[in-house]
Formats: sequence, C-alpha cells, structure tokens
Amino acid sequence: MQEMKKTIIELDSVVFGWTEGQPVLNIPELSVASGERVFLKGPSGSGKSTLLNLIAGIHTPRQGSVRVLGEAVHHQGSAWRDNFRADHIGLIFQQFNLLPYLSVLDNVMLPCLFSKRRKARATERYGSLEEAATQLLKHLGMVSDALHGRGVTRLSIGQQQRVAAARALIGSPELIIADEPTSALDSDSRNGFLDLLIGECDLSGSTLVFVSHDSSLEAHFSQIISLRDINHAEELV
Ligand SMILES: Nc1ncnc2c1ncn2[C@@H]1O[C@H](COP(=O)(O)OP(=O)(O)OP(=O)(O)O)[C@@H](O)[C@H]1O
Repeated sequence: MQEMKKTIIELDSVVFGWTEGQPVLNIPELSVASGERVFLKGPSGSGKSTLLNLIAGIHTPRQGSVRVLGEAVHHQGSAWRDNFRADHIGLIFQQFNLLPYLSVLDNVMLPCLFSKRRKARATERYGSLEEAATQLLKHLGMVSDALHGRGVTRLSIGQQQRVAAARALIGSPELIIADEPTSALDSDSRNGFLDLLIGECDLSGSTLVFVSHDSSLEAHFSQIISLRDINHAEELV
C-alpha cells in the first residue's frame, strides 16, 4: 500500500497586504506535501518573497490560515513563530545574510545556537556540530577545509551561497525555503548548485520551496507553482 504523504504547508483563504484594502496576496488555497521540491515562479513584485515570509511565519496574514507541519502558525505570537522557525525551517536568502564577523564554520553552525532540536539532530547524525558543518559544506561543493576558518567576507559569491545552504540544512529542518539564491551565478553553476542542494534535501528528508525567475531550472523540481495562477489579489481591489 502506498504511504500517504503528510501535508507540510497548507494555506486556506489567505489575504495579505501591507496597507488595509490593498492586498498583495489573496490565495484561496495552497498545499505542499512532505518531500516535494517546489519551484515558485512569478514576475518581479508579484509577492513571491511575501508568500515565503508568510510560510516562514515572518509575516502573518490579515485573513485566513497558514499551517506548517500541522501547526496554525497564523494564531501564534512572534516569539513562538521565531522558535518554530528556528526548529523546523532552514532559510536561504537572496543576499545570503551571512554574519561577516563569523568564520565559515561558525556561520553554518549558527542555527544550532537557537535550536536545541537542530543541534541534537546534527550531533546525532555527524557526531559533533563541527563535523556536521564540515560534511555539509563538502557535500555542497566546498571541498577545501582551508576555507572553513576564513571570514565569510573573503569568499566568492558561489562559496557564500554554499555556506548559506549548509547553514539552512544543518540539523535537518523539515522545510528549506530558498529565495532566489542562484540569481548571481552563471547557468552551469546554478544547475550544479541545485543538484547538490536537492541531493542534500533528499538525504536530510527536507521539503524544498525554491523561488526563481529562471524557468530553465524548472526541470529540477517536482511541483511548479505559478503565483499568477494561485493569487487572486486583483479580485479584492
Ligand atoms: N516591507 C514592505 N513594505 C511595503 N511594501 C512592500 C514591502 N515589501 C514588499 N513590498 C511590496 O509588496 C509587493 C510584493 O513584493 P515581493 O518582494 O513579495 O515580490 P517578489 O515577487 O518577491 O519580487 P522580486 O522577484 O522582485 O524579488 C511589491 O509590490 C513590493 O513593492
């Protein structure tokens, strides 16, 4: 018998706008099952980052519900949402948001300072946090240990991207959210990075939601979501 996949993200009748009466998002429903590799596309300014921020509990909707891993994120206060995000969601930002005064390894281990759960999972799988960070960096293509003690400001963009991905993946969070993390790379590097990222999500059992303008990347993904198709904001204006 085929195992039923758990729903990891579920949006119901979600409305979000920065100003009352000016909705950016009106999403009647959106559902993502555990293990999916989701490609979220849409024109610039259409609300992709805003949607990611709703899923990550950085913003909350004006109306409707956002459930992640079965939890009603929209009902919770900001401290609860911060803890939930630290435990269950790995974020890769467009600008990577690495801490410039920390080394490569310390940047990768950072989420484990905020989440006992992720620290325990990383240690259980790799023996120590340093080993977890080292192995993740290797799997993601940072093969030279010589870079690991280096400050992140002295890395190439491609190397910074690998550090940001390893930081998101450490401690195997159930959900990885990536906002255009390949936009600064050439197409060979983009495809190579995506193969490594998806391979690592498979190993850690993480669901991936990935935003990009670049439709040529779609072939890597199991579910393609066009924000235009699911967002009915103009019907509310
Ligand atoms: N902090 C903010 N305050 C007010 N308006 C905002 C804020 N952030 C974004 N917006 C507006 O919300 C809309 C959606 O922005 P969003 O960043 O989600 O789009 P996007 O699809 O991710 O764009 P891009 O592909 O260019 O990154 C845009 O009209 C944008 O100007």
